[in-house]
Amino acid sequence: MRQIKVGVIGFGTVGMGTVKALWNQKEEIEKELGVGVKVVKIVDKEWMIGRPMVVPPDIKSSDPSEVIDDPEIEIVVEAMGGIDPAFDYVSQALARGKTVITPNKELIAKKGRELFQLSAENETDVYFEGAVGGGIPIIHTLKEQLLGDDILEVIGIVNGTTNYILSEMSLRKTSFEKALEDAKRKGFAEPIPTNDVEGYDSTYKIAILATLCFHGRVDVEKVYREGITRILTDDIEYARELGYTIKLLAIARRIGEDIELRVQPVLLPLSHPLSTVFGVENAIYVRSRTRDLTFRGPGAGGDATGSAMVGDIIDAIRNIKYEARGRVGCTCMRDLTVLPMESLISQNCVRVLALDVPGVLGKIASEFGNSGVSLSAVKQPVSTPGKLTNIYFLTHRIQERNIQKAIQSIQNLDVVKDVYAIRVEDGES
Ligand SMILES: NC(=O)c1ccc[n+]([C@@H]2O[C@H](COP(=O)([O-])OP(=O)(O)OC[C@H]3O[C@@H](n4cnc5c(N)ncnc54)[C@H](O)[C@@H]3O)[C@@H](O)[C@H]2O)c1
Ligand SMILES: N[C@@H](CCO)C(=O)O
Ligand code: NA
Repeated sequence: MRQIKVGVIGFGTVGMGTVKALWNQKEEIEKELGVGVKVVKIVDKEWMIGRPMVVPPDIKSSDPSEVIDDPEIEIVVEAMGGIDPAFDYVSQALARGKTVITPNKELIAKKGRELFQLSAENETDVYFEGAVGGGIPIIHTLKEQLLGDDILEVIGIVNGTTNYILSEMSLRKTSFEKALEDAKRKGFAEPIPTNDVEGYDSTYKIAILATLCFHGRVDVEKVYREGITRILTDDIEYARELGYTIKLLAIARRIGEDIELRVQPVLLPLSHPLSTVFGVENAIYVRSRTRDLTFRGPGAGGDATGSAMVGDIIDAIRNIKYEARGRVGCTCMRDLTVLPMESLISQNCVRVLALDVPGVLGKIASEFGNSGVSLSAVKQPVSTPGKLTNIYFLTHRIQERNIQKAIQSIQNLDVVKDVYAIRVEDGES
């Protein structure tokens, strides 16, 4: 039986999950494909750190060239994360005609163009099912099954760490810091967790989804981004009173030939299907001219992502076996223009931290009015005369540029310490 050799670079949460899933499924895969599959080298730069997995010493290495330059290794798993040196390693592997499997959304979002060009030139493939929605088979679905569909929008909860944090804050009143610590311990968080909580990870994922859904490249720098670090448990409480929950959504919506593209915490109606996605679970909602689809499942973690990576390995083995490498190339044909945020229209929930003194509400309300923003509700959860207190204002639907103008002028009031706005997501722009 022919043996396909696999090399792994990066043996952390996902690297281990992938090798574990491959070893677990090895017999089944070999029986199914009629091809042997063997992990022959695992490279990591920090073997000193203990791992919950035993690896034969002869396949351990700290030298990536033992994978990249080994002509017998046909499939390279890159699971180290980041751009530098992952981009170089992946480029070198592709240049040598190897198939690359990676869960690295930053790499695909920022360097996809170069990598797909390189894989096309070398008639090989780059697979990245683990990069979006962890264990949810969304990439394969969009690239193959939905390729012919006319997709209008894709909305996702695509970061497990932030969804876990918001869920813990909402369901158990856990503090932000404690929930983040839990997410790190469980292996959901990125090597640099700022990438999760400040929304960067979601921008990479929505750039990838938009590229696949709208068949055009998206410049990841153009994705509007807000993280969840300013959300308070009180915000979630007030949102619930109004019939909403707070979720970090990644949204890509086609408007004419252009797209709306943003990552931000939003007030989402409790009746919306994504409002009941809790913890590390992710969900991706796709609306096309012919159908509405929701994909839901574990968005992070070694086991779920490892399984997705093994799905890619199986596809890669088939391509190699039937000499069909290069089969799943890039599906983007043009560059997409991203609309400026100022033109978007929505309701907003604005939290104002102000001194609780006579006339404060009037002063703030006038500034909303002066900026052309009309209000639909006001709430002051605790009243502590003379002290700083949070007051919530719910606006009617209005253009983003008016909201920004109102925020600016409210911020300038001497009784105001801080202003923060959360958009209401109602499915319209
Ligand atoms: N953790 C998840 O649930 C998850 C899910 C989907 C995708 N991802 C992506 O998977 C990738 C890896 O994430 P992770 O959570 O497994 O991270 P991790 O920190 O657990 O593992 C990364 C491993 O790579 C090693 N490494 C880093 N730089 C290296 C280098 N230059 N040479 C050799 N080894 C190196 C580290 O020592 C570490 O063992 C990232 O791109 C991440 O975005 C993670
Ligand atoms: N850190 C990421 C891993 C999965 O891509 C998350 O929390 O969703
Ligand atoms: Na996936």
